[in-house]
Amino acid sequence: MQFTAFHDYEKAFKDFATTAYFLTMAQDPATTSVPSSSTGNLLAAVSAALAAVGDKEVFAIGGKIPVTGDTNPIVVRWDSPAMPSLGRKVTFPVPTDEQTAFDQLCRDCEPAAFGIGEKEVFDEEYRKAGKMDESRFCSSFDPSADGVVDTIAQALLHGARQNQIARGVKAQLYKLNVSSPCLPHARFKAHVDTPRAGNHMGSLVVCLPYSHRGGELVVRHGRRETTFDWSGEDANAVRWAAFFSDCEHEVLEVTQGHRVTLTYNLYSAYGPALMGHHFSALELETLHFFRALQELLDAPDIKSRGATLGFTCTHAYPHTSNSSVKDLAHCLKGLDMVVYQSLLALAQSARVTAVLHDARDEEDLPFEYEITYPSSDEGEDHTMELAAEEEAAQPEYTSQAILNNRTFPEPAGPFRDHDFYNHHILDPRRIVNFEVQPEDGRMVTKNAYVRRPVTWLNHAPDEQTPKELAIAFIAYGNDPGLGAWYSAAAITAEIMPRELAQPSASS
Ligand SMILES: O=C(O)CCC(=O)C(=O)O
Ligand SMILES: [Fe+2]
Repeated sequence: MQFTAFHDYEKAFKDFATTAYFLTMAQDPATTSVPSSSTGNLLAAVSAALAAVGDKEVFAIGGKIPVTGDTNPIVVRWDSPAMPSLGRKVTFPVPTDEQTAFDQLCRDCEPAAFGIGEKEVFDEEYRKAGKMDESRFCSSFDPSADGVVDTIAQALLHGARQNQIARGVKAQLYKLNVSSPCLPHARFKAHVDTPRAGNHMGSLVVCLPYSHRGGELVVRHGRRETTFDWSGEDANAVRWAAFFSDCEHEVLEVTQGHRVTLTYNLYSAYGPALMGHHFSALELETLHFFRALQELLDAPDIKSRGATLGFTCTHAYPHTSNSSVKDLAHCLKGLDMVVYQSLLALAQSARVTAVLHDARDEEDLPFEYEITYPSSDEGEDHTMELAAEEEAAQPEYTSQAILNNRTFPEPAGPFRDHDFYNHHILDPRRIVNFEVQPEDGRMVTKNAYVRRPVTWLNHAPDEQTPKELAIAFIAYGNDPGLGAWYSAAAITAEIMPRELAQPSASS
């Protein structure tokens, strides 16, 4: 492509996003064709079904786990009033010689009650089923072992937008229900489960293998409805369903056989991918590098001069947008997470941020770096100037452009470099954010990336470090060109010079 004038270049740059979109579409002929009206209706139905309702993208999910009587039967043990001093036991799938024990289990269930306000009420119209409280029985079924709890966390909890801190799920056994036409209590009318605690997020129903007809579990959210029909299933599978606690649900009449379910209360909990501030279970002192890091931070030189410590992340993370960098600390993995935790503990400050991979162009960049340490109360900045020669005399330093305040620049168009003498490269120091001063509404420009000397705990971002495109720019002059800066995710911690150091909040 030839560019005859600068504005051609700029236009091509602006069209880039749209072009990329069409290129993607063109790879798949199905997506480029114009839908016929009936396909259009079908597409509208899919789009409507995929749209989030309220704060939920998914409200109920379910699955099937194979079980066999030979290899992994489920054992239920319970206290029977008929034999107070002896525990009883039955296995699922129920073998012929345990049928009597199963019948006893059904007889030992109490009529199910439901809550009105603070009271438990027995109303046959509302709930017709037998139940046994968790204090009277236990079961060998473990929802965590078969991936059910992880699936609930990943597909159900992550599909709710209100809860950004909890990413894990805890399932607590609640009761056993038996529904059968031969029991006086055979159905659960539509209801919403009583919330058990502030973090009670939903219910898990596990249907044990026992043949039955009817007994569909219908779960509703808004005007949506999902039916879990476990009737007539072969006896070699456990079926399960999980749904949010604000979902209305009912169990339709069981017309044949016995429908036996275990119900669990689901609680949201801290979990993987959102644990940045919840590592209390970890004893940092046991980490193999902790002592060495502690000694470094205690070194007189670091204490007196202060330092920006850097650790180039060893895993790849999405880190080039404001939305992704915000919660990045919670998503760290492996060494990255434990280094972050150690810096939080030892330096009382650590953040995950973006660092431009610009060290290779060092000689092109202006030589003088400002290190700005915000003072904690007056809001006034203390600035230290470090000349390039002085920095060069510090072998552990590499100067690096670090994302300032975790706010990415949002250019309305491409950045243009107007520096006539240095047109082939955009100086990262000229990449700015525009901010409105809250006091007087004045518009001020703030450097998006601050260039400062970094003491790298491992190494500065290098060729092996995963990177993302951070900034694209047009450099023009005799020979216009597109340039780009790439960035890497890094953990940084600020150690204040001794005279400025005071306890500060971690970030
Ligand atoms: O057993 C079931 O399928 C659901 C039972 C239920 O909704 C309840 O116990 O609250
Ligand atoms: Fe329920």
